[in-house]
Amino acid sequence: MTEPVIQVEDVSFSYGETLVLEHVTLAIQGGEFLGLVGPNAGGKSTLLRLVLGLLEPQAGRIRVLGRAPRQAVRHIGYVPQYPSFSRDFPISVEQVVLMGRLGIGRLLGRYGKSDRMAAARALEEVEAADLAQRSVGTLSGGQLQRVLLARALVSEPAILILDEPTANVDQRAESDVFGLLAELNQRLTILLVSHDIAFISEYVSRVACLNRTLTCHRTLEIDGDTVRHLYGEHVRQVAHGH
Ligand SMILES: Nc1ncnc2c1ncn2[C@@H]1O[C@H](COP(=O)(O)OP(=O)(O)OP(=O)(O)O)[C@@H](O)[C@H]1O
Repeated sequence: MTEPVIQVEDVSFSYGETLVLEHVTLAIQGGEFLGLVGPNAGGKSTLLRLVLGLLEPQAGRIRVLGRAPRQAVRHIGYVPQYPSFSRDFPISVEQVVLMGRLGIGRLLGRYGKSDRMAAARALEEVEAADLAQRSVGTLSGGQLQRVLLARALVSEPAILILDEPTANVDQRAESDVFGLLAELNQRLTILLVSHDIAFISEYVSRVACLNRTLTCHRTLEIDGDTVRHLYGEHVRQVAHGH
């Protein structure tokens, strides 16, 4: 078997006294679309921050594309849970997308023709080319999500990491974004955090359940017991056709 694209080996992490991840092991192969689910405060965002090299594990090891996470970060496109700029700030969609080129060594405001072409391609890919000159403050939740996806794609990454990408959008926009991700998965490895295990099971190839410790399930194995074990009895059960 080839080396995993993301390899988390026996990783433990605490914020001070609070143990958040305990002996977590996870290998994501090239071309996988992995859903990471779990209850609030289960450690999902923390695991993403470790994979992005923003935090260091106290125990265990993480490799991304065979390297330390910080050395691989330019090959990762990241869509955060909340945009890292104020929606009131008068900035155009094109400028937001161009910010994704900063990760590959560009200076803010010094973008060349190749950067602008990459931004146009990325917007085209998420079917948002017509929004390029709009102010981000005027976008709907679903449109903003596409623009953030374009910002993640503009550096031409090998891996796409998304933290609850559809938390603030309606169901139709959510399905559209997942349709796009399924297409992007033909060339990118995707790691996606979600609360909604039933919804994402329709799209992802494998689900990793994180509640301080981690358990993996093939999508076909997910049933009511899996969900109850992870979230307790008080969850809304959503039927899905597996
Ligand atoms: N910077 C921090 N300092 C101290 N504790 C933190 C910090 N960030 C997160 N935590 C704590 O670590 C635990 C895990 O948080 P994390 O954000 O990783 O969970 P999550 O699974 O992403 O949650 P959610 O689904 O609510 O976004 C929580 O108890 C949280 O309060």
